[in-house]
Amino acid sequence: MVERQSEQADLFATPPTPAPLHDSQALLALLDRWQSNGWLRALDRALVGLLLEQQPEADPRVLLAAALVSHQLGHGHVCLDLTATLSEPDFALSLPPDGETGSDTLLPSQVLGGLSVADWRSALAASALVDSWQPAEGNRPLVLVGERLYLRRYWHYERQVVDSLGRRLGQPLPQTADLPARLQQLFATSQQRPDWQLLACALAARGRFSIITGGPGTGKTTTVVRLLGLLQTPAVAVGQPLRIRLAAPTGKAAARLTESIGQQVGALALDEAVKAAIPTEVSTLHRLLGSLPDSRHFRHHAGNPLALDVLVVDEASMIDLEMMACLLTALPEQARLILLGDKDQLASVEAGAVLGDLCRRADGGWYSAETRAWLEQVSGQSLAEAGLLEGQADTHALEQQTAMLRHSHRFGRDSGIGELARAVNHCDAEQARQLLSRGGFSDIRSRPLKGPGDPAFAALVLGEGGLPGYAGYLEQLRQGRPGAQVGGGDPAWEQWARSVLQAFDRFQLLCAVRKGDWGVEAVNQRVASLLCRRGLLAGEHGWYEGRPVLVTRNDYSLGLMNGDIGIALRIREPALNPAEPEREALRVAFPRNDGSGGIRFVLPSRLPDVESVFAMTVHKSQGSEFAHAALLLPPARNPVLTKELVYTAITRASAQFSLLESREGVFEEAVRTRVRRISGLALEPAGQS
Ligand SMILES: Nc1ncnc2c1ncn2[C@@H]1O[C@H](COP(=O)(O)OP(=O)(O)OP(=O)(O)O)[C@@H](O)[C@H]1O
Repeated sequence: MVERQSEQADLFATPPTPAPLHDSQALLALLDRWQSNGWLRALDRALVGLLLEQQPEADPRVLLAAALVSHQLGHGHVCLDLTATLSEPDFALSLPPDGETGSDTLLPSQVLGGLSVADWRSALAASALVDSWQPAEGNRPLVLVGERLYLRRYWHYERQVVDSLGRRLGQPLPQTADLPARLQQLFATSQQRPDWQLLACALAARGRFSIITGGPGTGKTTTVVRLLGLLQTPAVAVGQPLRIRLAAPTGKAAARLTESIGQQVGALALDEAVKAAIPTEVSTLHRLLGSLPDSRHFRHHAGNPLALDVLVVDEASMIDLEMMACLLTALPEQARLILLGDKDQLASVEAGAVLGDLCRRADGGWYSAETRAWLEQVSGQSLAEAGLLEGQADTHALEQQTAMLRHSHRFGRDSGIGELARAVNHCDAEQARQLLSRGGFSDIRSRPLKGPGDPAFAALVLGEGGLPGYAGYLEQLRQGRPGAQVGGGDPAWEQWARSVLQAFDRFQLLCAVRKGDWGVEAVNQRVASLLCRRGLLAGEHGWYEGRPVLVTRNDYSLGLMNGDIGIALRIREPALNPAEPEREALRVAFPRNDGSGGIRFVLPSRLPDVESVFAMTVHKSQGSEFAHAALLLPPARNPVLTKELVYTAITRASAQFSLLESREGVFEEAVRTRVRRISGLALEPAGQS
């Protein structure tokens, strides 16, 4: 009986608080284990070491929070949200990562289980490592704002963005009386009512900052080209053309925009002199700002601002917080900044979801009565039936300069891709499933996969039933190869390489995660083995002809950008001296990405930062488009499986989309989950943000 009582007493006793929250050494041991498991980065662990050196008596709860802020940055979150972390620790921290099932290591939920938000907050506020009061005046490494903990650098970036955009929004530009007439001229053939492209131009013309957001094919490029015509016409007339620059976050996105902007400028109904003053070349943001080797600083900054009057940045959903802060710092106060992008796409891999945060309320419009009246007056169109919500100029300052394009000119109601993208964007999993399973559209389909060896996977990868697959580019590689009589240096080699790269662009497998059976790493290997077994590739390890690779780090000496795709090809090269015969060598062919259509051939040994790209993550695919995109969803629940991820994958497809499901229900779960990027970016009246 006595024994039973003591057993019961034990059952009801408060469990002891896990040691890592009491003892720094125990915490360090735990962090070391997490690091060796691959749960934390060396960087996250090193930060704790540095803080302990600075403050040997530091509270372990503060040190753990610091490691987690750093860990969250690696997952795209600008800060650590204490409440979100404590309410579902393992999920909020994505630990164990990528669907691993755990190990004998303590899980975050076990470590944080007994901690309350109030206690954690108090420990942080009391720490000499944390500024929680007037952080702008302090210099401690961590900053606590409400329940959000930041590394100081990221808190500073966020303030820079909020302050800079706030200043720009506070300086509307005077408008000329002929604006309505000039808008009418540019949109003479307009059919839509209201025409959001026209309204977007009007809003952007009146401010130093504006956002034009819209889904695929809603006419963002078309709109911005007309806007540039609108701005440049009076400037050219007085002999002072505006200095306009166009940029995009990646080389691939820049190349796509260079191509489409070139076509659209030619079609503008404006004077040749105005058209000639609209640039068509798009550079990457890194190039625009002037990257410095081995540094996160740029040549252009507040002390050496960019020499321009108008800057347009496309694919703005891919801009991370640090880049946005650097861009705004380098932008002259008088210059106009126009961001273009699809707010519903995934954010950049780096920390911050700037466009998504800035467009949080774009669907509702939220124009003030003055903005609305002004828009109706300059456009001659009524907004009464547009279903907009009414905002206030001061509480919705950003919304007064934001336009959302609402009509897709590429994907109409008869397009399965368009309908599926819309359903997914609305988190409507049932509708999305119906669209996929009803078979009413020939451009979308889903395939259940029983396991890694499922023949349905192999069939899709090769290219079943007339759908583009990887067999296509390999066939082009074999059949288009210049004959034995074609000498090294002959343009035929470049033409062939271009055609192989174009054929490769017709299909892409997209993965949600990197690890596991359905992650990028395993799928890349599986596809290489499959193509090798079928005799389509001569190898599957190391360098072999036909290997497609993705550049994973900018290399300025080679002119290659993170995200560029090349293919290893055996080409004939001119002999180094005339006495020697020409030789064949394996080179990696990359498009020049400057609109010229040129190819550069690079020695494989000069490419340390590349990986095979039979599969790529959805994140990496942003800014690219493929005739056929296939999304592979892994079975395990994972915070990266969100509707934004699925939407981004679907909208990479220009003609065909396939969904590959490794578990029933995983698609629905993803579509019902919204991305959570933790940040404090909000342009609210002073004092609220
Ligand atoms: N007002 C319009 N009327 C008719 N066609 C249009 C209109 N606006 C755009 N288009 C056409 O729709 C297509 C997509 O336009 P555009 O490339 O400008 O869209 P986008 O939003 O930039 O697309 P992306 O998804 O590639 O970013 C183009 O073929 C373009 O010519």
